Amino acid sequence: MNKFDIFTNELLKWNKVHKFTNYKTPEEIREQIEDSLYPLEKIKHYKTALDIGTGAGFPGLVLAIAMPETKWYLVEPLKKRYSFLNYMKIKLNLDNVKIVPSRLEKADIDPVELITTRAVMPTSKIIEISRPYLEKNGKILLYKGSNALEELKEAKVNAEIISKGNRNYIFIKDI
Ligand SMILES: C[S@@+](CC[C@H](N)C(=O)[O-])C[C@H]1O[C@@H](n2cnc3c(N)ncnc32)[C@H](O)[C@@H]1O
Repeated sequence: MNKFDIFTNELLKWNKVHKFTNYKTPEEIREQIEDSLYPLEKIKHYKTALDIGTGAGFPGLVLAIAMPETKWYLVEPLKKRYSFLNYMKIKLNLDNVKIVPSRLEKADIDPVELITTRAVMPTSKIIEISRPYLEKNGKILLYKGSNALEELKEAKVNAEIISKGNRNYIFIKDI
């Protein structure tokens, strides 16, 4: 069984008991894994990365599995969720992963080259709280829905956008 299949099985099992995500079938989880991995080619060269609000593993844990050479910080304040992430780190031998059990604003992490996040907060807020944690030429990758353009305008930043259906993958630099 590959690591993504093990992750899927464990998430289904844990969620039956702890109910911390809406994804309840293998198909739904597979869709989230595919969504998480879609921008992989554009980011796989980064050596340090941080995911804000990883929840049940998307996109941070999935990307960390796919990028074993990259040091990943998965920042998640909710106990049920960070306990699951810690369990998966051990179960899958993810030596490149550190689970940070707090809100990003309170986290003690040195600046990284890449920050990712999906479904956590509006773009302008993400940019504001990311600043202290991003290296000078670092990038932010946002997984956004159809409101992406409006949010970018409000945040007044330039970005490269890759669209797939309703999903917009947004790459921001120079924040
Ligand atoms: C709607 S869930 C999304 C989870 C996952 N990223 C996904 O797309 O399935 C939002 C997550 O962000 C976390 N969160 C909210 N505010 C946060 C903050 N300031 N720093 C880090 N995580 C935060 C919550 O605990 C929650 O698990």
